[in-house]
Amino acid sequence: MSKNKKPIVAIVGRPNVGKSTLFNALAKQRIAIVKDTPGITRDRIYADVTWLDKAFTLIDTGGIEPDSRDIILSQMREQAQIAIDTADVILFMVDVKQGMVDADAKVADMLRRSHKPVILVVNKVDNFDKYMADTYEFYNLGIGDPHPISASGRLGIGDMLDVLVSYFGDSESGDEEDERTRVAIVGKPNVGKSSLINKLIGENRLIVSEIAGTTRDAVDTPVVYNGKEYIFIDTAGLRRKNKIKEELEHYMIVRTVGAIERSDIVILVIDAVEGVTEQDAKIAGIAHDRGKAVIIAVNKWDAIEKNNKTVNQYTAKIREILSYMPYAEITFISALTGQRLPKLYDLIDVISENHSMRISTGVLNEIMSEAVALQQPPSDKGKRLRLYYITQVGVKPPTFVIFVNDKELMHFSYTRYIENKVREAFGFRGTPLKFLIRERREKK
Ligand SMILES: Nc1nc2c(ncn2[C@@H]2O[C@H](COP(=O)(O)OP(=O)(O)OP(=O)(O)O)[C@@H](O)[C@H]2O)c(=O)[nH]1
Ligand SMILES: Nc1nc2c(ncn2[C@@H]2O[C@H](COP(=O)(O)OP(=O)(O)OP(=O)(O)O)[C@@H](O)[C@H]2O)c(=O)[nH]1
Repeated sequence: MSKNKKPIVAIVGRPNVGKSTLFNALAKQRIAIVKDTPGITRDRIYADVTWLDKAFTLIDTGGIEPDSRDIILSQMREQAQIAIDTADVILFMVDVKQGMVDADAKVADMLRRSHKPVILVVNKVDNFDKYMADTYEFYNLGIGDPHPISASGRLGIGDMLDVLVSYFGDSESGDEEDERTRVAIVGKPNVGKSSLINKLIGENRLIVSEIAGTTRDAVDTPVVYNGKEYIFIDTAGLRRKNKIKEELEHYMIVRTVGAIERSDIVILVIDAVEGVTEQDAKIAGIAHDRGKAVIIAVNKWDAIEKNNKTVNQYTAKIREILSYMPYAEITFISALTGQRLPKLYDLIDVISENHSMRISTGVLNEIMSEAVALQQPPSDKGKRLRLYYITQVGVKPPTFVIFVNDKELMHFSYTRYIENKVREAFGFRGTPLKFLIRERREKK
């Protein structure tokens, strides 16, 4: 697992074993609520979870309607493959009431061969005294100890999570900080992701065997360009035969979440011929949620008729539809002709710097005082908002804490105003900024 990246945990299991129930129980402990992303239908496909100070991203790999046995098995295999490709740890869920079935054994084989850490979760153990003995048959799956839980009764979940987080490894452990910029290339099928990545990689591909041999990393390509190292994370090739639209969409999102999670910068590829679609907006919403820096690459620019207004028209349309990410850089490219691709590397560098830029507390407070002097903070029922102090507490994305007298008075619009002032002063092109508001008693 690469350093500083949040681990990904996937739940796999037959229909009806209780995956969604567990997912919902864990997602309740959501802490990091990032700004809401309006206009996005929220699939409950992924969620932030924290347990004992350890944060991870939970992915539900599928809720597919069962038709016949064969279909269930083949779908489970696909689910499991997605989990193997994207997750750091897999929760394999079975149902004690149903007992061990054939499909469980087959999927267990597949998971075992992947050499990924797998935790065998036996659900619906609603009464530990009564049903514990029934969990032992799952030893036959050959993937280790069964961990009994009741997802709906909230039993055993804490113990299971203790085991889960023990697989994450110590993020403080001595491996070297990875300085390479990690760039995820995402977008819906057929927009030109493979074409783009092939062109970007070109002769710059770095032949190394140093990248760990997990399946997941097979799609991570290290590249040297102008003496700098980058890692491109690929999500192309998701078109599948005989897939219904919803399934495809689900897989696309799961894989996209996985790639985005492991990246610093996201290049969202949009098809100029089609314009911005709902699917594009969904993917953009994921990048925004995860606090990643974003470049919107409008591809196939060679294929449309243009005049001197076209760029502005496209830009306006993108800004309108993706209004929650005004910080995103927009560039018009052609993976076919190579138009503006060298510039894309420059853009990645600039944005990567902004994404991890730190501003000193003194300078930030100067900017904030000026902003407050220019536009009086709001008041309510005779009480006026006071802003005491601002400081940067993190990077990737840059994260600031503003201390105020009363949180209720700090309206979204005033936070936005301060954000704009910070951006006027320092740019921060391409990266979202996060503002946390804390209350503090006036000190005198
Ligand atoms: N008795 C019992 N029932 C449970 C438990 N957890 C979930 N269930 C029930 O099992 C059924 C299936 O739960 P879901 O969470 O929808 O299962 P799923 O695995 O997400 O199902 P798919 O969406 O079909 O893949 C529901 O009726 C739940 O109420 C449990 O711990 N004990
Ligand atoms: N005119 C034009 N066609 C392009 C460009 N980039 C890609 N294409 C074409 O668009 C089609 C899809 O390109 P791919 O690179 O396979 O797209 P993808 O996003 O990787 O597709 P998936 O594998 O389905 O995710 C191919 O026929 C490409 O030749 C471009 O810049 N201009």
